[in-house]
Amino acid sequence: MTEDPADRTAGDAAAGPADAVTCAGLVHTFGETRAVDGLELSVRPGEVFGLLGPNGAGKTTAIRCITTLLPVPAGTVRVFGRDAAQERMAVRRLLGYVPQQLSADAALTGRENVTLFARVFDVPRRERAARVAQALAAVDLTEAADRLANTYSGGMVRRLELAQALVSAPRLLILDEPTIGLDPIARTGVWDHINAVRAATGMTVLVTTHYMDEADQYCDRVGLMHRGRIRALGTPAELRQGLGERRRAEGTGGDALPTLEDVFRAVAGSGLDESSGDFRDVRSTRRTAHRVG
Ligand SMILES: Nc1ncnc2c1ncn2[C@@H]1O[C@H](COP(=O)(O)OP(=O)(O)OP(=O)(O)O)[C@@H](O)[C@H]1O
Repeated sequence: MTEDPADRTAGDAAAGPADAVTCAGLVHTFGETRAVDGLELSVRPGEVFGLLGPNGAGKTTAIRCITTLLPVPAGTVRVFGRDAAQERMAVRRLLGYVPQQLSADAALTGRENVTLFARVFDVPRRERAARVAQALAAVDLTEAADRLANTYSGGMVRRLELAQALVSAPRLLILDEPTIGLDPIARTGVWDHINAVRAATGMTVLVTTHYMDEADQYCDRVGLMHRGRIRALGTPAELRQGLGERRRAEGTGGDALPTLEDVFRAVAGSGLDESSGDFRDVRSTRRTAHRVG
């Protein structure tokens, strides 16, 4: 990990149209704020890719460009080779998206919520009931399917949102902070269900998270994002070992293997504290508390 991260990500982004997601030179600004600033990103088919970073790094903005919910003012975004700016509907049909904000209706049952998504995503009418039941079963909500969502726990709401995203059988599942605000058992439950569906279908997963331990455990590769760009990329083990080797060479590290958070701090340097950011995400935790309340 001693090479310039920008070179490395640029090289990977050039990997080709077979990628599940390719962002090349993606820029998105809000007024003076360059939320995404020349993002180079390549997600390979079938992998779980974690986009990590502190508040304001640009993760949600990048994801919203990939899902076509925000325009792509500069650069290109492709999903399985389809251009997000030119072929929005084709891209939307390929993906399932679980946003940070609540996407389930508390006044409907679990089954009604998932059925609504099945209709929106044009699941054929005669397959709909079976596909809804299958999606609910995949996240272990069969028994609770006919209860109102406002009786669900936070973990169940998250699993319901997962079922909503899965009912269209997407090739790419995008999750924005899927486990924020959940207790450790509920977090594990959400990941177990994501992994089970992925193993059964081979779908690609792109996830943002503040939880470095989760990224370490569940992501095949991670991109550490800071100020609108990927600053380091690799498997969690590669990133940790790379920093460990650098520290040993410099004589600055002890024997302990660095954590992913250590890697991030090494990559982002002093700019991390100055820009807001820590990984303990107060704002997002509050947002989630509102979501399920
Ligand atoms: N709709 C908006 N209007 C103005 N500025 C915005 C808007 N959305 C995001 N920003 C700004 O763009 C930058 C990137 O925000 P973004 O939400 O993409 O970051 P993030 O990495 O997802 O952070 P968080 O973890 O807090 O969600 C921040 O400075 C944010 O304040």
